Amino acid sequence: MRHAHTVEQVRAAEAELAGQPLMDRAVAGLAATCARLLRERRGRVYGSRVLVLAGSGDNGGDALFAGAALARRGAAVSAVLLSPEKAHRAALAALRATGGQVTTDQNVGLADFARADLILDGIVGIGGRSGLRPAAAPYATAPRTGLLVAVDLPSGVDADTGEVAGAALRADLTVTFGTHKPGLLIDPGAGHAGPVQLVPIGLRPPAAPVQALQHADLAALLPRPGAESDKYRRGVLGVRAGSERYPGAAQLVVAGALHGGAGAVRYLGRPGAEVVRRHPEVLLGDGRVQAWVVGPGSGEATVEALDATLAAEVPVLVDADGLTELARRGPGALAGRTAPTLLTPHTGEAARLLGGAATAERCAAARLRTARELADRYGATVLLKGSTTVVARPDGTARVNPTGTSWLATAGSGDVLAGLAGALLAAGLDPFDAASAAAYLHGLAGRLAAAGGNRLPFGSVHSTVGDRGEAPVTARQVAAALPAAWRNATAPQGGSQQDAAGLGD
Ligand SMILES: NC(=O)C1=CN([C@@H]2O[C@H](COP(=O)(O)OP(=O)(O)OC[C@H]3O[C@@H](n4cnc5c(N)ncnc54)[C@H](OP(=O)(O)O)[C@@H]3O)[C@@H](O)[C@H]2O)[C@@H](O)CC1
Ligand SMILES: Nc1ncnc2c1ncn2[C@@H]1O[C@H](COP(=O)(O)OP(=O)(O)O)[C@@H](O)[C@H]1O
Ligand SMILES: [K+]
Repeated sequence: MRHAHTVEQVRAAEAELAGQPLMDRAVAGLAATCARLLRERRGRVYGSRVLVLAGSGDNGGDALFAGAALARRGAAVSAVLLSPEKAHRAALAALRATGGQVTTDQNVGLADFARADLILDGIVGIGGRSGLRPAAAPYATAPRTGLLVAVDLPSGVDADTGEVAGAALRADLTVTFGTHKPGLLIDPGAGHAGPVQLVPIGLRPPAAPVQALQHADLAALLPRPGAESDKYRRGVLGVRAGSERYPGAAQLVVAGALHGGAGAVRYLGRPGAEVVRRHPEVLLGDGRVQAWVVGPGSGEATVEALDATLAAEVPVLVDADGLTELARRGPGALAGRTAPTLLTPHTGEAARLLGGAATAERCAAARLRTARELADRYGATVLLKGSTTVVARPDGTARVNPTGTSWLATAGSGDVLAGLAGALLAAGLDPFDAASAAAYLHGLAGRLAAAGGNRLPFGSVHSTVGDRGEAPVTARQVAAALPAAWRNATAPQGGSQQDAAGLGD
């Protein structure tokens, strides 16, 4: 499991330990990574051009100390100070002692920025507030040819949420200290961070409010039939989705559920005959189920379907048309529920559920806040879909999904996710686990489908754009790739597969 902590938690954990040794460990890890990158890019550190962007605090101090370490190995290091009167004195002295050049002229800084082999972004770290200041803003868009390494986090990204007010630096790699920060894992911040490397410095923070599953966590969560299992014990999922107008949604929910491990799927809806023609495994008509999926493409049948499922004393996943109807009814509609409810909105549906001034764009810009607010208001677990999928519980704990590809932004792929998450609910997983496991598996299936027979490329799994070597996928292909994703995640050699998928730490 990856754990991400808030700035407040990091500060408290830091206060329990002495300061300088922490900074020394941080700087050693940062300098080692920069040296490795320079060797990979230029063959050696000696003679490389390195630029340090240094702000007013310890983040700038880390960057300047790392610059000094690289200068001692023969790199030509220069630093531009963004708050000259407040720059970290000891670190600045260390850089000067190695012969490093220091400037306060932003025009010189921008010229160095354009030609450096490696840039260290030490403008601001966890002390940052409300976006980049004017002196730093040009570096967010200035042209460069070298690699940019963010120190602790990309300047301009909110550490606790991933929100970006205005501009932020865009890194090729982020070296973060002690623990992950939520903002490194959630878009738009995650998109600015690139792959994240964690340097342990001995912090002992409390339980993490934000987590990200990894392969081993998924393998532990996914249900496996035992010797005594039968289809009922594995979980029967009831599906009220699809309509005469949208028969495809029913097919895709059912495909997600069947490939996602449901013991059986019971379908209640108009296009029943068509569903059975495509999926002969499906049962039709009333009967016992362990969970419901309601809403995808349910069109004119939505009101009746929502009434029936919300009255049931089993977990219910509400998606798509079901969410639009729920938004009309408001949070009170879930007040009488005796079993858990899982809501799976995209940002447009989230805005509808929140009402007021909420828009899809605002929800996308503040994913963690949106998922938490919805979970709190509706007293339900919420899976907010999109470039970073966030799952939140009413108590505010959250999981962010590290798998996926933007090729998943294709009609019907959300229906497949609903069926898959429903199957995991029916198997007995609690909604938080069912939702986060489903998002992970769905993202992995999307990547496997997009990669075709190719090995998944190494690198960030967090894709706001499809990786090179990936091709478009259809929702049906995503459903069909679920068993391969399941095998990939649970195979004994999961670790190496994980590396191949770029899912490691
Ligand atoms: N925690 C740990 O365990 C360890 C932490 N370590 C490192 O320390 C870093 C945190 O250092 P920090 O506390 O000095 O804060 P930091 O981010 O450098 O900001 C400083 C000042 O910047 C200013 N400022 C504010 N907003 C701004 C903006 N938008 N744009 C520009 N400037 C802005 C504001 O000062 P102001 O100008 O308002 O007076 C603020 O006080 C952390 O990220 C990590 O790198 C490691 O060394 C090892 C262990
Ligand atoms: N930019 C993106 N990057 C990664 N995944 C995405 C992106 N956009 C959408 N997705 C995923 O694709 C799926 C789309 O679901 P949804 O919006 O409900 O579409 P539909 O209703 O057509 O099925 C979700 O799982 C979502 O997380
Ligand atoms: K930074």
